Amino acid sequence: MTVTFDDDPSSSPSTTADPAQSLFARAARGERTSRPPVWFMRQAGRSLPEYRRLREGVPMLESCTRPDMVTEITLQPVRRYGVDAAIFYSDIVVPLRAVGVDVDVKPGVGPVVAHPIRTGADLDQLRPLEPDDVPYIDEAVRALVGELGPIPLIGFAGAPFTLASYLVEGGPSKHHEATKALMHSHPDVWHELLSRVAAISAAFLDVQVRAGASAVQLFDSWAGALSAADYAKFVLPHSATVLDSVLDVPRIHFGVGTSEFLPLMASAGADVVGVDWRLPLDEAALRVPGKPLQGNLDPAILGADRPVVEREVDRILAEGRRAPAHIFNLGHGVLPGTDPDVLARVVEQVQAVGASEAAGPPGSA
Ligand SMILES: Cc1c2[nH]c(c1CCC(=O)O)Cc1[nH]c(c(CCC(=O)O)c1C)Cc1[nH]c(c(CCC(=O)O)c1C)Cc1[nH]c(c(C)c1CCC(=O)O)C2
Repeated sequence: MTVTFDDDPSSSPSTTADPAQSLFARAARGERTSRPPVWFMRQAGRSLPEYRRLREGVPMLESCTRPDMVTEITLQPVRRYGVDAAIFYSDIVVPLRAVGVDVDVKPGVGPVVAHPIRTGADLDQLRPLEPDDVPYIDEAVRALVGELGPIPLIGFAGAPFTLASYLVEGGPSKHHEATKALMHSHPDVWHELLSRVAAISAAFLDVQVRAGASAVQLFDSWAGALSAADYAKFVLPHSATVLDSVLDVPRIHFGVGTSEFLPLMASAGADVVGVDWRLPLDEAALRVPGKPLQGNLDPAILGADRPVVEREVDRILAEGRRAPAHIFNLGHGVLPGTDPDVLARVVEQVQAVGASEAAGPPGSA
């Protein structure tokens, strides 16, 4: 089986056959590259008609256990956009389900947990994850690494806080009140919960890295609900456990609404700090000096008029130059209603940077 790409993969995403030497991997290691590599969180998924067609009649979490589907869905945005990295198609709750947690992903809602964890006894739902629990992950990553050739595959896991929030609340939550109540009223149960979830996420990443993923991203999507002090005390040590466990590949640590404690996110053991759209990258570069940054186009702005999107991309490219290295991305995931052609134009605009610089000094920087 071979994949055909709309764009020549040897010219756009990388110039070498080794994904560890790709533009993305070099930027993730902190090298200044001729242009920022570009990929998008949630680049696979409902914004793509080819995804919706393939997923018809197959529940989300079932699709994640079918290596043929995982491979195809992961490759779809790579083919369509010529992005510089693929992100593994799965979900943060896949390893929870694999250890027996009764969790499902409800369309339009998100993860829903049948028996929320509120007491020490509820922790019995969380046993360690063994590689044999997720043979389909190993198989899909290996297939993808073969198909992708020089293009790096990013593996991922949910960070302990974000996963714990779903487990404690029983589903998506605006205010995370049950989570915060548990954290503060029963810190012993909280820390045991986060240790168990951290071990599960670490094991999930380990399967992906051993199967050939070139980098990993830890998603702490809801950490922005916390104060810096609570993050430092109740969450950071557990996220650090996950990041410290990763063998020899760059680690991206991403949160939403975490600008106020970006240095803590960096200190948890990230090689690259993901930044949402609230904080300009030049300001982020001052907050986490020396760290490569990833981000940070507001996904909602992709719906604005074309000149607005172009101006925003230029602004982010310029601000990203203040970091030692910049990986262009959105500030959070692609929204389901996003027009794929808009994303295609963003990729073109970012990938044109190197070309115009090679031809002469940039006019707009
Ligand atoms: C919080 C979170 C989840 N899952 C994830 C996060 C962290 C990233 C973030 O903050 O966006 C991570 C995730 N989920 C998915 C990916 C795939 C890779 C990619 O980024 O392209 C990744 C990296 C596929 C998915 N995960 C999900 C979909 C949509 C499923 C569908 O087709 O209905 C996809 C493609 C489902 C899901 N799973 C989750 C949510 C909130 C949802 C959306 C629910 C909805 O609005 O329908 C939990």
